[in-house]
Amino acid sequence: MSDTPTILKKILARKAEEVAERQPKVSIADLQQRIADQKGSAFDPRGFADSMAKSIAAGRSAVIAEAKKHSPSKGLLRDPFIPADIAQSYERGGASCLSVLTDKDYFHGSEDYLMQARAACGLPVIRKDFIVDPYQVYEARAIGADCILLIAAALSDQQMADLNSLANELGMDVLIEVHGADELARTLPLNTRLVGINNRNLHTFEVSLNNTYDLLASIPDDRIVVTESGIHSIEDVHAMREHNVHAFLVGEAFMRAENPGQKLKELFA
Ligand SMILES: O=P(O)(O)OC[C@@H](O)[C@@H](O)c1c[nH]c2ccccc12
Repeated sequence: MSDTPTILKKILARKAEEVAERQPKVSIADLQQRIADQKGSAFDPRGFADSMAKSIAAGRSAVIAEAKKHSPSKGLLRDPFIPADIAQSYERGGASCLSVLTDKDYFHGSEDYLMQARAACGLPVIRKDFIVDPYQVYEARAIGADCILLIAAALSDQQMADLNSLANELGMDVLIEVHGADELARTLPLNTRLVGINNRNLHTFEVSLNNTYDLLASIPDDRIVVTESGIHSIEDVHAMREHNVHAFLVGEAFMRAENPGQKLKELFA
């Protein structure tokens, strides 16, 4: 990576500070205790990858529907933003899973949003954040996340391997996100069931659906390829299906619609 201060680098610098600020208030031991206390309750993992696989096996698209109030590239996306209502709307609309942004500074998200959304429905939920430290993985499980996002562009091979193992130990699935061929090659040895191809470059914000088509051929058939970002129309969905891509992560198109679940039904009918 060069020294240009891209948006991703700014976010990651802030993330390291954030984790350092949190740990003295709530320690990893505290989080572990909370996770242990919650065993056998509604917080137990809901099976994120299983839910995706089940939809696809039934001949449907597996949609991860995202609750995102604001983004650094698009600004405010939804106001008022009511996570419980959004989650129920998505569930009625046929989503396989939810994604909830928990990053505060750049996406105006929160851990409470994730807890509210998950409590309001029966869908598995991914914690959408910039995870760089084991602390955040414990935190994800403590708030009820069923899956975490790991972004290859943000992590070394060793970090990815360690964070992936920790998530699995805690009963969570992992969505590994890649943008280019080199990142893909680094992540495939981890053997995660879900591989996300982000159509948005996190350094420049440029979006191209071709990114998914370009990387597709290098991914073994036993993985579920999730195309992420920039899906806005029925045509986009059809084009992906023609390329044999059946799993989607969609935020903005749903967030801008008055009824997000209805919009999901329209795009994926
Ligand atoms: O709103 P869109 O273009 O439908 O994109 C959703 C999702 O892919 C996007 O929010 C995302 C993909 N990877 C991320 C990493 C961090 C934050 C956000 C993201």
